[in-house]
Amino acid sequence: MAKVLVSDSIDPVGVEILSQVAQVDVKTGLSAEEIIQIIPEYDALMLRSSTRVTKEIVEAGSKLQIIGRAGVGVDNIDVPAATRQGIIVVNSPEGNTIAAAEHALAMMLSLSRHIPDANQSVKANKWERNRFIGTEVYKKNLGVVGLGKIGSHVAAVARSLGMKILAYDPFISKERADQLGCTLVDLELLFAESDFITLHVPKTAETQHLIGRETIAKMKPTVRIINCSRGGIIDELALIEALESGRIAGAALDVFEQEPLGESRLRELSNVILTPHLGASTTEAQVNVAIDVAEQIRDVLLGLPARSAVNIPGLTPDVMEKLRPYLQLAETMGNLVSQLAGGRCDSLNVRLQGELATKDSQPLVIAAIKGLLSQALRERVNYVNAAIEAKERGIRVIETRDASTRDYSGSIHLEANGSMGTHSVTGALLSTGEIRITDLDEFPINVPPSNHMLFTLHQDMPGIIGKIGALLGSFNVNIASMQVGRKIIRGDAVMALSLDDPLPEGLLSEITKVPGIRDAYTVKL
Ligand SMILES: NC(=O)C1=CN([C@@H]2O[C@H](COP(=O)(O)OP(=O)(O)OC[C@H]3O[C@@H](n4cnc5c(N)ncnc54)[C@H](O)[C@@H]3O)[C@@H](O)[C@H]2O)C=CC1
Ligand SMILES: O=C(O)C(=O)COP(=O)(O)O
Repeated sequence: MAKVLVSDSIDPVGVEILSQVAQVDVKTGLSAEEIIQIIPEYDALMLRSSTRVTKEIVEAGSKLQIIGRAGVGVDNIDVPAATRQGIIVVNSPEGNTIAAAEHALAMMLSLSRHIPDANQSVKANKWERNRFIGTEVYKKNLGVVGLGKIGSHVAAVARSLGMKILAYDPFISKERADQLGCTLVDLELLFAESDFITLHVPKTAETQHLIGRETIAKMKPTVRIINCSRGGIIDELALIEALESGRIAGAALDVFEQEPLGESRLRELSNVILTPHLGASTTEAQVNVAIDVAEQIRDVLLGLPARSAVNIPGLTPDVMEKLRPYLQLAETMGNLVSQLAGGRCDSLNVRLQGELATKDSQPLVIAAIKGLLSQALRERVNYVNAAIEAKERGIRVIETRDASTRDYSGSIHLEANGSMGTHSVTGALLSTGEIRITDLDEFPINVPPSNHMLFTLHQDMPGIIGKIGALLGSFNVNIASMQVGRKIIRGDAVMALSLDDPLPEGLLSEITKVPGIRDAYTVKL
């Protein structure tokens, strides 16, 4: 039975789902060393933001198939290391959107009305009505940095509070911003005009210290900053200085450069509200993310695709349904062309034809690469690491799409250049779903792939087919099917034979000695 390690606390519903297919061990609070010790036993790892999945943990996880983040941000996982090792990383892109957005809004209103301090004051038997004069958010400018799922929901609610929304997100169109009732602006303007600024971007090299000394200098002295996205997007030291000097009015932070927050001057500041990374901590969100991620882990352990993988192309069920039969075709063609071209391929041209000439068909390119590398890497190559393995081996992959078709609604043409020269194959599917090799080195043929195959390039002349048949017969090799393809009479031709038995040692060189045979290849599919 498969084993799953759950290393952060998740809703029990997640454990229930995982238990359908695996032994589940919930062990929270482990150190990196402890995880490295036990991870080799596990097929899957499920976590939230407390576990840091380092390269060392990934590399120790020799059986790991999937790492599931029960939440959005995967910045605590070394995704490139997982990808290199062929481990799928999944998250729950929407399960905690509302929770995080509501937390940011709660932070904004708490800041503007001094709720936490006022609460403390009353509990300390005081009645300080004059100390806690607030500001209204009505008609104020809210700067939303990152207009994705959480940012959009924050914007929608804030608009209903009567706020004007200035949004910055270089990946969002003006049309989308208009739809959301937001004014898309550049960062300079957002910093200069906002009364409140709320951050909803992922942590990347570009967003690291997006708010720092220089950017704070551009803000209004009355600005209040809310960060419920990731620690490190704000330079904490610069923020502390600005708060201490009164350069800005306040800040509300749910996330920190170091978590848990260690010793920090932030704790001493009165114009700051701090929460311990609670954005996703609602009952509803925790149920959502636990179900979402546990189901994906369960599916992957059962050999099914994951719906929210961050390191393989995302596919809607509709697209997946259409592509599924073609994935095997692409992989078989990749495997075939790699054996014809020989080892050390330096380029692979993938042409997706007919109904496959759409942008959704990217997984077929990955499948073709997986097939190409399968001879060299065997089960080490999968859909996750195929592209990166090809890149690291210096294989240039060129994709083209051609919507025109000849005989089949969709076909895949591959051309590879390797140590045995440049070779090409085309494959298509019959209406029954069976694979046909329809083209070999530009010669038309029509053969099903089989375990043992023999291909020849020869001169089209009387008697040559009989000679090959006789030679195979003399070595007791049974021919299952045979096809000849040629472009012109008595010109060059190819022969494709499906064999019931592997070619015995030495037979291939005998075949190449037959007069008229220019080249011969054996292939195992
Ligand atoms: N505090 C908490 O407990 C939680 C925090 N989060 C964090 O909130 C953040 C946002 O999450 P979602 O809205 O779900 O993600 P999302 O992917 O839907 O939205 C992120 C947006 O940021 C934009 N973006 C990327 N780089 C940018 C840049 N350099 N400048 C401006 N915009 C940029 C993207 O175009 C996208 O629209 C993530 O960092 C996530 O980890 C999410 C859930 C809970
Ligand atoms: O989903 C996210 O990105 C979060 O930050 C939530 O973190 P958590 O799962 O509550 O540790």
